[in-house]
Amino acid sequence: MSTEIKENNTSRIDLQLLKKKKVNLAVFGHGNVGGKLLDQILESAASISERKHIVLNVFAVANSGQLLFQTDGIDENWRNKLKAEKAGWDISEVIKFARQYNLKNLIAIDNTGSTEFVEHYPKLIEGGFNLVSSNKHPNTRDLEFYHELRSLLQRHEKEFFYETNVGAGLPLIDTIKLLHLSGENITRIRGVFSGSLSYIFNTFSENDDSFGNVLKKAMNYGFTEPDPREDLSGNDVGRKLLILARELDLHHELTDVNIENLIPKPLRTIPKHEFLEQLDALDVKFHIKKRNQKKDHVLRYIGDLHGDLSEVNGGTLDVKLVSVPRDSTLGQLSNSDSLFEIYTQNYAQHPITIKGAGAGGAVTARGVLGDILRLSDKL
Ligand SMILES: NC(=O)C1=CN([C@@H]2O[C@H](COP(=O)(O)OP(=O)(O)OC[C@H]3O[C@@H](n4cnc5c(N)ncnc54)[C@H](OP(=O)(O)O)[C@@H]3O)[C@@H](O)[C@H]2O)C=CC1
Ligand SMILES: N[C@@H](CC=O)C(=O)O
Repeated sequence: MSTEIKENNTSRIDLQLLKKKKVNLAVFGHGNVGGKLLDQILESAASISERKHIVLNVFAVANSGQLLFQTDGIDENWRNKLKAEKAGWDISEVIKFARQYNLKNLIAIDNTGSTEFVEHYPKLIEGGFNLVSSNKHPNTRDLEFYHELRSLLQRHEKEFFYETNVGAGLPLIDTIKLLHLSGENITRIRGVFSGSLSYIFNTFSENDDSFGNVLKKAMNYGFTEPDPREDLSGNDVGRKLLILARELDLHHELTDVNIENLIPKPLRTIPKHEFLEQLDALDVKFHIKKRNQKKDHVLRYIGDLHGDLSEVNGGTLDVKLVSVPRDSTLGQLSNSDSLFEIYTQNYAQHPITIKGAGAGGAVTARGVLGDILRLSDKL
């Protein structure tokens, strides 16, 4: 993957390589999303280089304990090489390495679900990095941090892309940004924002499997957050709703979101493994909810941003479980599909609708790769 200028035995320089742009990537987190992203980069590198004249060079990969540097880019054996690295690393090592090897066109990619990792963002920006993130935490901390991050990016002329924060690989944030930028008044955004909860309620509503079993399947498919209670508590949907609200320049905090938490209180703070041993409590609760619905109704967990969205402090943010007719738009959802209805002044009766897989490692990784390439075009 190197763009080094190699001379052949007649001392001719490869001009094709000279024409290409080398983009240097540091990838943080290689779990479900990050691991698939690295696979996709390795698989697509040659065709991206050919089609777009961009050479993606992953010079660093890290998890919470180890860090691997490969000046000329990782190869298929990166997992074993990373495992062999010493325990413990610091973000300043990555910045120093990039400086030492004079690496340009830097992008740090956050595929962690970590609140702590967000603390590194200012240092990375100051160290010359642009940012791409599937992690929703940087955009859902307090408003002061949100605005400071954006002014820091502006001061250092750096970019921050996070399309996968809402709707995984679906082109949602971009669409909202474009509508808002063009002056089209968005009056409401409503839908099923969570791929995992979509799968869970679509499946649970249609068959006799217990709620706990369906939840375990959603985890195995890689739809849930690392701790599925982040989904079941409504926090993940709450974050997505807040991210969209902030895209519309609304000044809300996570505490402003009215969230219906689906987890019984005693299961909310116990260790994850204990929670997973006590899913019977959820089985009973949701069996009763399913049975108590009107005929031909199904359960759906929705997000709804509505009210007066023209004032910075306006709008109501609701996250809740509802029972809807099976033949309605929401009732017809299947698999892990998310659905977003965007109502605007010109799409008042028939909203713009974006629908498709709302969770999963591969679709999310593809969205992250899309962000990397769009950002690369700007470098
Ligand atoms: N799954 C999905 O469908 C979607 C997920 N996302 C987001 O993608 C992100 C990743 O999710 P997913 O891949 O499922 O999570 P995983 O738990 O599978 O992977 C998380 C990775 O991040 C690493 N990590 C955690 N903390 C740190 C840290 N402080 N520094 C460096 N690395 C760290 C972990 O390393 P270690 O194992 O050492 O802890 C692991 O490699 C989350 O923010 C999630 O919300 C967004 C859209 C869709
Ligand atoms: N856990 C999330 C994954 C994507 O953000 C979801 O289920 O939607």
